[in-house]
Amino acid sequence: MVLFHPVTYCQLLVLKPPLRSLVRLLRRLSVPQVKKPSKPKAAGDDSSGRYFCLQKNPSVTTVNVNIISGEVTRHFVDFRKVRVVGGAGGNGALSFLSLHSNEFAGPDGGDGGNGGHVIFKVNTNLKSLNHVHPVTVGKNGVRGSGKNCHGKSAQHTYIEVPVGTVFRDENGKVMTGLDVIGDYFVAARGGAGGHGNSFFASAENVAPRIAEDGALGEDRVMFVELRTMAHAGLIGFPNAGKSTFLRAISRARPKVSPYPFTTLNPHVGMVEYDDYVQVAVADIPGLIKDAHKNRGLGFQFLRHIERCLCLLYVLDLSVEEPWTQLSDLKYELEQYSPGLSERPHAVIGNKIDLPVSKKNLKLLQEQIDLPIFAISAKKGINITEFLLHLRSLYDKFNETTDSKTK
Ligand SMILES: Nc1nc2c(ncn2[C@@H]2O[C@H](COP(=O)(O)OP(=O)(O)OP(=O)(O)O)[C@@H](O)[C@H]2O)c(=O)[nH]1
Ligand SMILES: [Mg+2]
Repeated sequence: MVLFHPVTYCQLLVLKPPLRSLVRLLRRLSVPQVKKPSKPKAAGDDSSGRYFCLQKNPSVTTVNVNIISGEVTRHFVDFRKVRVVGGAGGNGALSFLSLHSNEFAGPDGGDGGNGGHVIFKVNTNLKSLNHVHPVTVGKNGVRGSGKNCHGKSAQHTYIEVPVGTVFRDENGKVMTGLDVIGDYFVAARGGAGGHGNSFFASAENVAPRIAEDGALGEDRVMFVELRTMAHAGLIGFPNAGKSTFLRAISRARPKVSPYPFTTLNPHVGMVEYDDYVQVAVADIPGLIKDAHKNRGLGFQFLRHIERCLCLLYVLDLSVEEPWTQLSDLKYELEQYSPGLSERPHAVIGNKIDLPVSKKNLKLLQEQIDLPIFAISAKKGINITEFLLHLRSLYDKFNETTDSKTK
């Protein structure tokens, strides 16, 4: 005896509206609810309504959206995974000439043209890898045709990149770097064009029925990386006053604000001395504890520090125990690349104009052995003294590199 007739889901659908709501209820109970993807976390916003959408994947452009004006600013990309494919060669033609007076005039299939290479080339006007597409395919060669017409070879495809671009293979091994104007790198070669059947004609085989297909181009995946090159890099916690300092010593104009992570990209300023020597100083986005584990703005900027010849640690003297900043910064650099923190360096104690800073400076001098340049980037105190020291660091570096090359 059947006590219970289970009502199937399909049957319920055709039932009256009140029952449909019962079905919805049943479905809600049985089917796990799929959460809508949450919005990307905002790393901060300011009074102007700016909203930062910081993306951890360094290959994606960081985008700032101003909610009030609706402006979208694309910032520079310094790392890309790209696939480059050379163009395929054109196929050779299989053709036989037939003339009015000579029906079997012989093979006349032309060769195919070569495929184009994909070439990276330096352009000094560029500063980022924004425009580099994830996949670039070279142009194909034109196929050969009858009457011994050879196909046209394809033109090469050029991708322009800034000076200081480094290429790594899939295993992270450096393949090459483009550091000088005029440098180029053939990343993927185009395939050779195939021979037409006239190429194979010989005394033994006067009517060859073979023609080659064009070869495929090289297909490679590689990492393109931009490393800011500067003589000195400003390294410090957010809000230490790095950007204010760069503004004070050069014509660079990085944004200054009283909130952390104002600087999202490195800025390079040139310090000019009376004898026309120029020293490049890079303002590198603020580091925080565990930056090497991709915290804060992540370790992508530690890469830029690697390409700075000397390091300028900028400490905020207005916060308690400023020496912990120095040890934390050195620790982060060491974790990223052992020995990096020991590059020629100087310690700058900023915000000396604030009353609490003088007390902290004394404590800092007791804690660390290194000479400390107590400055105020905002008020312009002791800047000249520091610039003289920077020049001596630069000269020392030049002397050692000169003696090594001799
Ligand atoms: N009193 C005083 N304030 C300063 C000095 N230098 C910088 N500031 C202030 O400190 C705040 C942060 O300055 P920034 O130059 O943006 O700091 P930053 O190190 O570049 O910060 P991030 O870009 O976030 O890493 C701003 O409000 C500056 O006006 C200084 O010498 N004295
Ligand atoms: Mg800054």
